[in-house]
Amino acid sequence: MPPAIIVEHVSKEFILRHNRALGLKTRFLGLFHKNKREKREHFLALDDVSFTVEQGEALGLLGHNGSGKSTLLQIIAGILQPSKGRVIANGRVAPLIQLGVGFNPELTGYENIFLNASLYGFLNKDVRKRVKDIIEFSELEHFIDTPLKNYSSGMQMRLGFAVAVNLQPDILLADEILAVGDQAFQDKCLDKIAEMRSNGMSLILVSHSEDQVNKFCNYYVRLDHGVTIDHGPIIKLEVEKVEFQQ
Ligand SMILES: Nc1ncnc2c1ncn2[C@@H]1O[C@H](COP(=O)(O)OP(=O)(O)OP(=O)(O)O)[C@@H](O)[C@H]1O
Repeated sequence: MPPAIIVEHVSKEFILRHNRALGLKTRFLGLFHKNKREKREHFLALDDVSFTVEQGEALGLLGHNGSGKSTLLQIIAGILQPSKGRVIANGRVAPLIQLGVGFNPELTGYENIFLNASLYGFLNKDVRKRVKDIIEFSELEHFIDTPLKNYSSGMQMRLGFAVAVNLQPDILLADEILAVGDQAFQDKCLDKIAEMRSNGMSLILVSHSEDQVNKFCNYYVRLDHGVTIDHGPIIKLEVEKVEFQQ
């Protein structure tokens, strides 16, 4: 079986624009000399990152703020293009990346289910078969005909998660997914991810919680300033039950 995801020598360069605060006089002159104070800097957010996720495996992406985790996940999801290198995905990828990505705020929750699923490559007839399960999982029955712009961030997260997991993806990309939402829904999501993992789904999980990565993942990659500084298997320690004698 081919690997689920191959990340080959991926680099990503952004152009940072620095705009200095302008004084009144300069601001006035600036009307005639636009962008005179803008400085551009090339910034390497990812530098030659490579790894493979085998079918049914789960990889945890770790690293400090700004180390490049979300950028890498967006490249794997096809939302961003790498500046160098390439990503190969074998199977249907469901990205749970940022709130609102893949949704239209003007459309209702119901309409957004179809929009979002079409981005994952599902046909409307396939989605119709699953739409009841999606709505039920999201627990948003009463709001499903309301425009998404009136949803709270937690409600949007529920809908995004419900679509992604009920379409049975081969590979789930999850970026700090559980940062929003109440405890009961978070637990339901974690149970669902565990169930999907036991059914062979591959996973790339970005998390600041080492516990979460230890629980769900077999391997980890740690990034620092866009470079892989550490990687390896996650050894699950079986904690023996200790009986205390009174
Ligand atoms: N569109 C962009 N334009 C310019 N710089 C960007 C862009 N997106 C990300 N960056 C920069 O790339 C670096 C990596 O950002 P990224 O969001 O991937 O980090 P992260 O590891 O996911 O951080 P966090 O843990 O805070 O979510 C940061 O320095 C960020 O400022």
